[in-house]
Amino acid sequence: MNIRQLLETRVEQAMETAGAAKGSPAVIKPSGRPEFGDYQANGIMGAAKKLKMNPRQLATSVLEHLDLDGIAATVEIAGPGFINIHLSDEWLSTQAEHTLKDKSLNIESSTPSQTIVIDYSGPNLAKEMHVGHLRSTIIGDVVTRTLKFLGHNVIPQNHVGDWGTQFGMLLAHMKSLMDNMDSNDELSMQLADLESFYRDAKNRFDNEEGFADIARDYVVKLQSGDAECYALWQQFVEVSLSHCDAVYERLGVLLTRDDLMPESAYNDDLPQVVEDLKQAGLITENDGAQCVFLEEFKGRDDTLLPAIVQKSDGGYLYATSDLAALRYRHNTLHADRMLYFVDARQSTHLAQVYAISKKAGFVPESTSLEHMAFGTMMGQNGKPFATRTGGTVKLVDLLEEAEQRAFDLVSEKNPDLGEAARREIAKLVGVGAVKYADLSKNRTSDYIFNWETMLSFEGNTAPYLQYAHARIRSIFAKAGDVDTSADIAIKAPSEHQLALTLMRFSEALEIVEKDGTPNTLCNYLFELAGNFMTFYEACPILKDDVPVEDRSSRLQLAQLTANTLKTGLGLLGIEAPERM
Ligand SMILES: NC(=[NH2+])NCCC[C@H](N)C(=O)O
Repeated sequence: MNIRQLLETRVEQAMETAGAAKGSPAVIKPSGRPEFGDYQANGIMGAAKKLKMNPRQLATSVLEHLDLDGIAATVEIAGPGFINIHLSDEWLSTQAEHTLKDKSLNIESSTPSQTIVIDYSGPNLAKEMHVGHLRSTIIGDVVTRTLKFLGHNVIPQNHVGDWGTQFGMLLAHMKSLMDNMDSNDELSMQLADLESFYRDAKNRFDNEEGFADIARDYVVKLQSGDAECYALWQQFVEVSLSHCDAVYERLGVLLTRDDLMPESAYNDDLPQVVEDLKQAGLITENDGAQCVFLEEFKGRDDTLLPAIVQKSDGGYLYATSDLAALRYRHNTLHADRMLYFVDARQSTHLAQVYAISKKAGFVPESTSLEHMAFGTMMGQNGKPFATRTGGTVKLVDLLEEAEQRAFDLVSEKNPDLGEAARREIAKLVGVGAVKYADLSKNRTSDYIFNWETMLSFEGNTAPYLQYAHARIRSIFAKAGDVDTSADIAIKAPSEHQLALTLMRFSEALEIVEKDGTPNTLCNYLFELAGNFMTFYEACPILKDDVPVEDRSSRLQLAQLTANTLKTGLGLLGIEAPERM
């Protein structure tokens, strides 16, 4: 049980004994200011209202029954009926000691352990991976790592777009190039830059006489399983996937080929999906297309918004594969929760497929379907992030630049380190900075990409946290022999605050688990690093005049801080170098 949960249990017991309705929530929150204690219970007012009782009177009665012996130093009533709880130094010391010794960081596995499908990354293979997929990939990665860490059975699903009409155009272009080539190398060269390959194909599609017909013919052939066409498609997809692999590797995310569950995988199931929707009475034909109209989806003019599942030419759509995927994730993967890390602009699409899948009984009511939406990454000009000419920024180039900038920075800070070591550190700092800049923002809002702030050693950035960690490690490098079984004895307010924050790691993870918000973890780590800096200033460790017990105790707190920072950064998919 973390501290919040422990206080919640105790306060709720007391509330019940004091006469509050069973199940009245204690609403335990960390206090905003130290003078209000470490935590406050805000639930008394609500419970009193239900009882038609004076809240301060109820609070007084709750205090009489509240058993926090040995846990809290003082507990008091404040304002209209808040209860402020000041934890005792001794108790915090013991908690911190346990946490260090059992290496748990005070984290317990969540109960019950759930099966959680996480749909993230999902690039379209027809094109180069772009920044929108960066967001999905890294945010999804953090939530995957965190849920695994908390003991859930996590099943990543990389729903890549490898199917659809664009492939007709690409394959037609590819085939005609191959027919005019002497070797396969030339083709590989063309495919090395998927962005321009796509542009060339599109150009021919729009302008070249007869090309569009060939392209359409390829779509039909592909969908009917024509062997030659299929082989061509496979070759294209393989090249595109290897580009993704390179990006994943560079980003240091967990995704592998095993997590691929592309749109094409659902192809054979699509006719059945439409058939089952018909059986469920959900299909309406509209202009020859098979559509589902649901009451809750209305357009601007109040007309119902269709979800099209089959076009008039018989082709299936994005929504159809998503419905098939939902069913698969329930029937075969047995998901309790399905989390979709997908651009906010697809929220209507997802809301529609969620609603349809429940109405059609593809997924039971009890399965939680959650769109973890994210906003757009913007350039300095306030428009969606792009190259100067308005093109897509290749992720590989972006990461390359990050590394170079980090290298300059590390060299400036640490000129004595050998070049190889600086390169190594720059890699971790560069990619860490790009990831952290994104992860630390509230995922639902748009944000502006800015090299200077993300690579700064001050403020809520990856380099700051990595540096804080390296700095603690350097204390240990200088400290010599350390008594790893020493007692922790909290005395100073800054020690109290640091220990308290250390014990609150699991509270931050609890929120990531529920809401899929990596920024909660970022903010927590930032606060922790800040608390450490304050502590280190007020409570020196290595100075000569520090008594031995104080030195040992403080080293233990430093150790716990380093462990927590490293683990936290690890959950963010960011490495913490030993020195910087
Ligand atoms: N199940 C899903 N629809 N996942 C999201 C896939 C993202 C899609 N390929 C895109 O680039 O927009």
